[in-house]
Amino acid sequence: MKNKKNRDRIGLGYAVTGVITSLKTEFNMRIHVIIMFVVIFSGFLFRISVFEWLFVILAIGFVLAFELMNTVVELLTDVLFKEEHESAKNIKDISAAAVLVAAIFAAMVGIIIFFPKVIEFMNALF
Ligand SMILES: Nc1ncnc2c1ncn2[C@@H]1O[C@H](COP(=O)(O)OP(=O)(O)OP(=O)(O)O)[C@@H](O)[C@H]1O
Repeated sequence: MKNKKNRDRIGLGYAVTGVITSLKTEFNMRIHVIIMFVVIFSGFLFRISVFEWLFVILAIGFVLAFELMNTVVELLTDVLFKEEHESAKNIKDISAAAVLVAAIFAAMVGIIIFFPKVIEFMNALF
């Protein structure tokens, strides 16, 4: 369903629009982005290594990408199932579970990297 006007825009523009739409409509996406900024700030504050940055970036990327896909699944489910339906429930619940798995992985990465540094910082302080 492309027209002349649409062809003038590059794919990246649509992707950015998708991110903005998801930020506007999804509360969880806004939370993930806030956490992302806090983690990136902490990464600079605690001067984490390049190796640690790789894990942090991977974890952030996984969570944001899964959240975006979860939003797509929710939108499609709402279009496909106008009424209450067992399948709609399962689709949404399993899609949300995928985000949860990514978030748990990210939390574990965060704890493994930052927890010892926070303890060290506290010990130096008191
Ligand atoms: N059509 C449906 N039929 C049966 N259960 C549904 C249906 N739509 C949603 N649900 C259930 O309600 C839960 C919440 O759905 P709801 O649409 O309110 O939020 P969501 O779109 O899944 O998530 P978000 O909070 O990100 O908007 C789903 O996880 C699912 O268990």
